[in-house]
Amino acid sequence: MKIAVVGTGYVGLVTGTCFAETGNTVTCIDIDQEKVKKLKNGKITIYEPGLEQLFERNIKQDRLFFTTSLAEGIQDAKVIFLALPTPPGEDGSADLKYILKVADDLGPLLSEYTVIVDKSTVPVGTADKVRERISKGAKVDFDVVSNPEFLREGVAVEDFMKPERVVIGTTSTRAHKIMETLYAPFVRQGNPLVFMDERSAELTKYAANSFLATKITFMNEIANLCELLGADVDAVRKGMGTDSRIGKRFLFPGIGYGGSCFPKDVQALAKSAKDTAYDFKILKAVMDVNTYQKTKLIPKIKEFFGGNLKGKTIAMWGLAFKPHTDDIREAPSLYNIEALLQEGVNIRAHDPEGMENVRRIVGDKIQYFNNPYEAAEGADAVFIATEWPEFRTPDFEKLNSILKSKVIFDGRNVYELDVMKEQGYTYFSIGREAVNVPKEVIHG
Ligand SMILES: NC(=O)c1ccc[n+]([C@@H]2O[C@H](COP(=O)([O-])OP(=O)(O)OC[C@H]3O[C@@H](n4cnc5c(N)ncnc54)[C@H](O)[C@@H]3O)[C@@H](O)[C@H]2O)c1
Ligand SMILES: O=c1ccn([C@@H]2O[C@H](COP(=O)(O)OP(=O)(O)O[C@H]3O[C@H](CO)[C@@H](O)[C@H](O)[C@H]3O)[C@@H](O)[C@H]2O)c(=O)[nH]1
Repeated sequence: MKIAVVGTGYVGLVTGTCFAETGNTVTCIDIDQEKVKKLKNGKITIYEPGLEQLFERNIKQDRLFFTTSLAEGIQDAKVIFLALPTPPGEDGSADLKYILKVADDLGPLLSEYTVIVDKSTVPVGTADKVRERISKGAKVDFDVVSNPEFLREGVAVEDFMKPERVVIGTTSTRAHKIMETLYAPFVRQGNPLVFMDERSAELTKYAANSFLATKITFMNEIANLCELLGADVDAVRKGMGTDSRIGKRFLFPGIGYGGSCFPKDVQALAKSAKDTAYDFKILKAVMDVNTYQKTKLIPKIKEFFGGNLKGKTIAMWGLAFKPHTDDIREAPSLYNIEALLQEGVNIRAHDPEGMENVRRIVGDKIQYFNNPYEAAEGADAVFIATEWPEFRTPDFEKLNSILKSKVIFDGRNVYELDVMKEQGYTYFSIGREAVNVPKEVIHG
């Protein structure tokens, strides 16, 4: 099938490449000329494990194309995906200006029946709005379908190729058939296509993200309570997670959820609720707790260093909002960098993929190093903001010899407490006993 994808960011590039991989001819469209130039030259624009190989293969086999021209890109396309940004507006609602602009442009360009698919995360009623905008300029039949995307960054290709489910919102039998054909290769792997109406599909996406953000936040509050009650959140997590009604996943406490989706989607759902005069109390609590959680280690760091951090040096291990991505949108690291800089701390940072993106925002207010040991050179403490696998088993001998003092503040519970005890580190983590804390700190 010939398809077009409008918006070639994280979702658009993965969507386009994976549909090409299943035999479709795909043209990805983006207004960012630099991005398209790079992609046309066979250079991938995001870091996503496994994507580059598929990207190169499908370009070579003439199934994957890139353009900045909407008119050229959608030519002969039976299905047009909209994978455009929906950033939060000032009031927290999803800003639909990118989607609606493309909808306006698309109408006059359609030359035969086409399915237009909202892949972006959009509020309930957006399919109706897109339909209305397109119909103003269209002279042919078309359908607007809601097909929210559930991929996670860092495992996006795997999630797309083997989705647990694909949600498709449409009341048109014609569009239903086309979407069924397009997703058939993915269904063959045993995963269901869940058909529903457009509004329910739109809400499903927000409900899923908000539920997962709530699950994480609930565990963050349990972790905070563990610290006060002398319990261990790892044990509690295992005890809870073995109940299949609860499940083991997304129970990991830390310095809050970040990324381009959870923060904005929880906010947008809360705003949608407010607009209907529904007081969605849980969501408000989730946002409040997450704000607190992101910098919850800062007071501990301050207390450890006797109340004054001016002139201290902290090695920050991890900047990306999660491992295996270069994405730093809403990364808890950024909030901690800001708080530490305000306290007069020198920050020496390392992240395997996220440094360039952070440099674009933070510039030379912090220093960047190519490996975790260089970052730790002469530091008073290590702060772990992202649980990259390479931080899990460091060469402690090497680390001991370069750190000024053996102190780790771990926002992602990377180490076993026993290992820290054995290695003689003062170790603060989330929801677990603080290890080897000098008496004068405990007693203030
Ligand atoms: N990132 C994720 O993991 C993820 C997962 C599921 C759903 N989503 C949702 O998918 C949507 C896209 O997210 P993303 O992370 O891919 O965003 P992104 O910012 O990475 O990519 C969006 C792209 O759209 C392009 N664009 C903007 N206006 C355009 C126009 N008029 N014509 C063509 N291209 C245009 C931008 O240049 C950019 O390259 C959002 O609604 C997001 O909530 C994201
Ligand atoms: O147990 C956990 C799991 C995750 N996180 C944090 O939660 C955030 C989001 O993680 P994750 O969900 O893995 O990454 P995303 O790529 O943001 O994916 C989410 O957001 C996407 C965009 O909407 C959806 O498509 C995905 O289904 C949804 O998982 C990150 O900061 C993680 O550190 C935790 O703190 N504890």
